[in-house]
Amino acid sequence: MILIKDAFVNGKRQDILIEGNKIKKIGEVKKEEIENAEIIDGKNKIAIPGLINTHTHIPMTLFRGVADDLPLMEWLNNYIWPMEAKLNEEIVYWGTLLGCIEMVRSGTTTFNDMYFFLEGIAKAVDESGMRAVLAYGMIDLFDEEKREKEIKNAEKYINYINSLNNSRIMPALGPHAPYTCSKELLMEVNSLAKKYNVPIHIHMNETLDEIKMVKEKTGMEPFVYLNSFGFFDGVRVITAHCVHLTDEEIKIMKEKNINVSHNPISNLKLASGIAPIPKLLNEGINITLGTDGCGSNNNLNLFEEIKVSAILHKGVNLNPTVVKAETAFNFATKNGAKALNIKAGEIKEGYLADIVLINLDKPYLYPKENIMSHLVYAFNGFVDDVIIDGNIVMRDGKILTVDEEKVYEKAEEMYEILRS
Ligand SMILES: C[C@H]1O[C@@H](n2cnc3c(N)ncnc32)[C@H](O)[C@@H]1O
Ligand SMILES: [Zn+2]
Repeated sequence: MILIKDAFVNGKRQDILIEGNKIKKIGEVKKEEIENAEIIDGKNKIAIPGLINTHTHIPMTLFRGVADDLPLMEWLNNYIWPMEAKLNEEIVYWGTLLGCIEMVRSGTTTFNDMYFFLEGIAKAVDESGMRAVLAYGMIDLFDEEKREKEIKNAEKYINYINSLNNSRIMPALGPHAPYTCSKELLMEVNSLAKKYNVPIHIHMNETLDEIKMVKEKTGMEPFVYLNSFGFFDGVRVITAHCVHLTDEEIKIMKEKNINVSHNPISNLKLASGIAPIPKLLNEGINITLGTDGCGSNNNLNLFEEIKVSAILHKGVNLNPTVVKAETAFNFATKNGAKALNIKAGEIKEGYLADIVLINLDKPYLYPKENIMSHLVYAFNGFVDDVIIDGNIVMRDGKILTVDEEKVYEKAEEMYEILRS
């Protein structure tokens, strides 16, 4: 049991009582209601829901700074994919631990990942105490033999993750993108998603190049093409990027209840473009936030995505009223929880106890009045305490679940292997 006393939460000072992995009570908690509880003095702290990063390739922390200032296809083909050929479970394990440290320190408690060697990722997630949805990144490059292998791997990983019986670690299907996956693979993914009742996580409409490729091959834009064979039917889908969309595609996204993972910083850094977020918001489409991998961001600080998503669209639309502070904050909390179908993203009784505490004694959080505004437009993302699934993962800036020094040392070692 954990009692957070007198924190600033949901607009006022109140207690938060945590029992097991859930929020038991918000309000005034009496002495008789608690038994051998760990008490956290929340007097000078803000309590917010843990942030939810809906698009990452978490082991790519080890690719940070490796290939900057390049367009996506050159970046992928000439740098990233050749380096990824050297990956193994151990490298992925340490890269994931580095990512978990970075996410916990910047207030992220859940992430939605698409990568490889998921045993290594899952082991690191379990040890770190984080919550994650993990998908094996499927790429068949339209080759039948590769397709069979990818489908076998995807099913293997769904069963592997389910066998862990860890409520913090959930499986998903991750067909990389319409320009790297055949129609047969995508159709198989839709049926596997229904068979295993797992979500689909896919890159969509990130660059004009890929849309041109898909259009040349199929005569249709990506969302129209996938919809033509029922890819979105009867499944929950999280589509990363969604930068270049026609009205017809937006109509499909609305009809099929697509969840968008908006990755503004990655889209800017790779010069992919700027997603039409205000337009998607007007259609009632669920917008969430992702960082993408550290090779194209280059960090995992979701507070930066919150701020950029709130100001970028004001600038490009010459309209300061679009994407208000609370809207942007909901991208990274409530909306992310909805997309991943987890009872989190808000501090409410009965919800998962994924809570972040931020000490107010920081110059950029004064005057202490306009907290929501500060969290979106002023805060730099360094949080103080993190509770995930009712466990204290970081306390007063000290991570309790991982040996940080060891991770930094191993990260350097793994990086040398990747670069050799
Ligand atoms: C899961 C696969 O996705 C690749 N990957 C990483 N970042 C991006 C991006 N912005 N767009 C497309 N693919 C990406 C990884 O490098 C891996 O090969
Ligand atoms: Zn990505």
